[in-house]
Amino acid sequence: MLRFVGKKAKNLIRNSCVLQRLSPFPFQSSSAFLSTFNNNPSSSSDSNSLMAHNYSQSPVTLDTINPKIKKCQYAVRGEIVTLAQNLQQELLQKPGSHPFDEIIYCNIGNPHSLGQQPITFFREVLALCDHPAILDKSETQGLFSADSIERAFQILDQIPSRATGAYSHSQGIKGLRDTIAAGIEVRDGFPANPNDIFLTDGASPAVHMMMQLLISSESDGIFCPIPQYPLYSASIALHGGTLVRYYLDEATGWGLEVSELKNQLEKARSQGTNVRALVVINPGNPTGQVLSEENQREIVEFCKKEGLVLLADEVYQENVYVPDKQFHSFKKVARGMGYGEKDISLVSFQSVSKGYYGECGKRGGYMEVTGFSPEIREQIYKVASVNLCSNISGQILASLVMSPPKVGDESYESYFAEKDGILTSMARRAKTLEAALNSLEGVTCNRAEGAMYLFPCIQLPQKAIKAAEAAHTAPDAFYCHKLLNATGVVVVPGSGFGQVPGTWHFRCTILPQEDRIPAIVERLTKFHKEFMDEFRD
Ligand SMILES: Cc1ncc(COP(=O)(O)O)c(C=O)c1O
Repeated sequence: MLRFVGKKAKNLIRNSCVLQRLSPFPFQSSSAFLSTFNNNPSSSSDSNSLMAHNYSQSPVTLDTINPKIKKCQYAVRGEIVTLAQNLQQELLQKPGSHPFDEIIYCNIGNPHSLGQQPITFFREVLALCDHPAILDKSETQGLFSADSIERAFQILDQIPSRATGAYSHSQGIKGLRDTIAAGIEVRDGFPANPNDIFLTDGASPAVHMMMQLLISSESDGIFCPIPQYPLYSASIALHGGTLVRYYLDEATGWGLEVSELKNQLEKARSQGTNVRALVVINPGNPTGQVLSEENQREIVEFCKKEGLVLLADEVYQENVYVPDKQFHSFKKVARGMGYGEKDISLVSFQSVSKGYYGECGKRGGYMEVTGFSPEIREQIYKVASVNLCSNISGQILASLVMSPPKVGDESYESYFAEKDGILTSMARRAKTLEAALNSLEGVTCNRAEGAMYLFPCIQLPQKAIKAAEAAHTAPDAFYCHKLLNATGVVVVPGSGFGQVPGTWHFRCTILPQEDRIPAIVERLTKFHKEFMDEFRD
């Protein structure tokens, strides 16, 4: 089981000149780490060094590329996932070569990859829009619901030439933005303007666009929660800004304290950082908390007082699992406080990748941009237009998730059953995994009130921390790699999201299908016991 302390791994550690010591920067990891932990002698480091040799005369080297790219880290798809993919390959080539027969990817919020089924209504409309020739065929009536056929006709009527293969307006098709604005209005009880909506290929490009707008140099800071979803740290690094941390309080269920915001803002300003925006992820990733409305009001007030743009990541708005919490959009909260368009600059990000739909591969989403002057909006539009437009299926899907079937529509009952089945199952999975994690020695796990993850804290024994140091890696990464090698379960070390120094975590999704959960719990429990038996102080 302890393959990574084998002779080859030790030599790799000794010989590698790119190995870093445990970095004080919480998002950094060792670039030689993968090879250290990899079981496959022919993969990774050997072939990498060969490639480095062959390309030594290349006009592009690590020393000549944009340093911002080298600085950027994205742990969710980091080295541990590459290692998992290598193990999967090995299992295919040599069944029985590992103590498990499959890799279970709990590293990323990608529901369909773990067997979640798409919502029928959404897929019917997408299929019909993409192949309108079948709309008038008699067989179509038997295969598709009446409301999906009607919706496809409506959508196609909004698309010039009815062509889903054509570029659209750079903000997205106007009729779809009208539908989304109407959906926001139903959700919030306050009007939304279709001209404020920018349809994007998922929330990620929208976040990049805002970072590009706000960051001119290293002296521009973006306030981010720690732990955070590493899209933010990565995007800030790519655009050359400064990540200004505020810590969520694990002891109060990952609470967001305004006193912490004030302290950190003061500190950043005293160091000459011009803090431009506050990122809030609600429900939280990786932490799973759902903010109370009162807390949201304090945050709005703070942003207004301090002149910060509020970047509200609301992609998990449909993923709330506890009866005592409810999702409220920041726009609804701000408007409820009497703050209008001119009072606060607010961007809300939404995505088709999350919720009960989980259509990550369709790359759809939007940002609702409010409280910016027409000149700034024009600049945002210009940036959007450089990419021409987002993909049309993603645009259609974004309109559908904000305007699903309604009571009385032919699809409503089956749509509701599918949605409810997915969300109630996610809630059960979250509870089962949370209970299992809390039963492990030295592990505490806050409840997942929302989103798709658990983020347990592991009290690692000193002996394990020392062993991690000897392997030149962060202790939580050491734990996660051992877990992967022993069980095939892929989770992400907390150091990829940031954490209070000296604490160790990992992120595990709640997304494997329900019949897989008992096996995961069993593997995890067995592994953890063996790990503690080996390293207990
Ligand atoms: C908090 C958060 N924001 C944004 C995204 C990006 O999602 P996408 O680009 O797929 O819409 C994710 C993906 O996991 C996320 O967790």
